[in-house]
Amino acid sequence: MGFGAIFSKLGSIIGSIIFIYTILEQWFPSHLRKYRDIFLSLMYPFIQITFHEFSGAYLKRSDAYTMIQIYLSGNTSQKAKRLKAEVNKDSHTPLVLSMDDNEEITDEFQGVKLWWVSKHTIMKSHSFFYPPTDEKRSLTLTFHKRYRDLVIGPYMKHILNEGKAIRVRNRQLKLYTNNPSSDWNGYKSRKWSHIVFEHPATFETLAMDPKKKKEIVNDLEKFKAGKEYYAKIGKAWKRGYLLYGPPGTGKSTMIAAIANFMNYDVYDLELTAVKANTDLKKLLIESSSKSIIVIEDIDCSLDLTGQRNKKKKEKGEKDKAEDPIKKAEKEEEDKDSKVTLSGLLNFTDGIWSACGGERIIIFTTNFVDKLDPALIRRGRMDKHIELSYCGYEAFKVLAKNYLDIESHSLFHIIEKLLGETNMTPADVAENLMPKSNDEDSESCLQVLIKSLEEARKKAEDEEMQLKAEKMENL
Ligand SMILES: Nc1ncnc2c1ncn2[C@@H]1O[C@H](COP(=O)(O)OP(=O)(O)OP(=O)(O)O)[C@@H](O)[C@H]1O
Ligand SMILES: [Mg+2]
Repeated sequence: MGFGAIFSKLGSIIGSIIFIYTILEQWFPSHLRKYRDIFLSLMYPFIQITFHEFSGAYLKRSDAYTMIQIYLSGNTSQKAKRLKAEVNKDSHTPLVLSMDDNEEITDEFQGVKLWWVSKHTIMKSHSFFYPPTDEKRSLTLTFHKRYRDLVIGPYMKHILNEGKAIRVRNRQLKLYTNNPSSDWNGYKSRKWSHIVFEHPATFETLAMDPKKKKEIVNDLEKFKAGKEYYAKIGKAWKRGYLLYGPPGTGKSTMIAAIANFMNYDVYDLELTAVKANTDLKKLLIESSSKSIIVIEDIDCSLDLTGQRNKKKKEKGEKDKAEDPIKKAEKEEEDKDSKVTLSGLLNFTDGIWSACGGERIIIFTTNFVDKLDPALIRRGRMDKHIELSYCGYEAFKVLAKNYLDIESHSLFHIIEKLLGETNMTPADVAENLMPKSNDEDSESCLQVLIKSLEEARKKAEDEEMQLKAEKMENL
């Protein structure tokens, strides 16, 4: 039996003595009471602090417990004799070792010895709503009362800082998606599901004008280091980005690059799976800080464009009112989607949006003009970033990524052609990609030139046809 366990046994024996003593106390003369205290503190000069795994009204996993567990996992492999091994997909180190249940280790801080014991109890529950058995885990720290201030102050701070640092070191980004609101009922049901986020995009590989890229990187860096600044100006620590531009210009790629650059998790919010505005709030609360909340193709996700679609709907509703089957369909439709523009505005900007902090909200769209101005006004979407057709600077980044070349005699032809026609970075990239081992960089550049010439010709033909049609109409 280890020291910590002996102390905790001793603690419970002393506890029993106190209990009996308290009962008998009334028959003791009062002048003897102070001897009792001296006697007890001589018998058991140790303090114990217990950290439970779950705490709070909503049985939320305790942050302190998590941090201590991570800290101890870092120390245990050298110190503990009985270890527990888990395969952790979310960590860089696939095998995570931690102290086994009811195991004990000794830690040392500034020359002071401390004992940690991990406890695991299984309780039987009589509640109808909870599972019949309930597991409880806790970590108990034992130390001499002489070191009370050192342990409660510097030692605890040291553990929390170390725990955080180990977590950042081992962290793998996660990509979350929301489960349909209709699946949220039931014990242990989750609002978000996740996988490990492994997109390789970075700002180095992102093809866009270097000046614009630098501006975005600076903005993100400023945001990351802005905790005090945001507190000072009295603003929630969050930032909104609107990414807009034609398909294939790198909006989704930029989100991945931002996630990798900031080391933030990504919450890909599928609005069509959210039933009501209140569910949006619940999703927000269940997302962590240091994260990016993404709503892709916001113009398609919801009827946010107001009047035009409403009128169309009203006409349909009249038809449906007469037909009982259609009436039921309409009721189902109404039930399915109750997220409104104001709900979304509240989500991005309301009082709840500040919970957690250090959060980026990104909307993407192909049609920026279709969006309600209220949704994208500054303050909600602080930075509007246009991703457009491939320019020469963006092409050079792609040539470096795909062909590993920084200059070539064909570059000036490509520069001229890119100025004369619109081609998305996705198309340029596809042309540059070697399709067999025989293709070298020159042949890939030739393929791109041919494709650009064809695109230019097509655009010219279309323009001619348009002109001809106009002339005919005159
Ligand atoms: N600016 C870019 N830099 C690097 N690669 C790009 C860029 N734009 C597009 N690509 C390439 O093209 C593919 C499609 O790009 P992406 O999915 O980011 O486009 P998108 O703007 O999100 O399109 P959509 O509007 O259809 O969602 C990516 O896999 C990427 O390889
Ligand atoms: Mg996209």
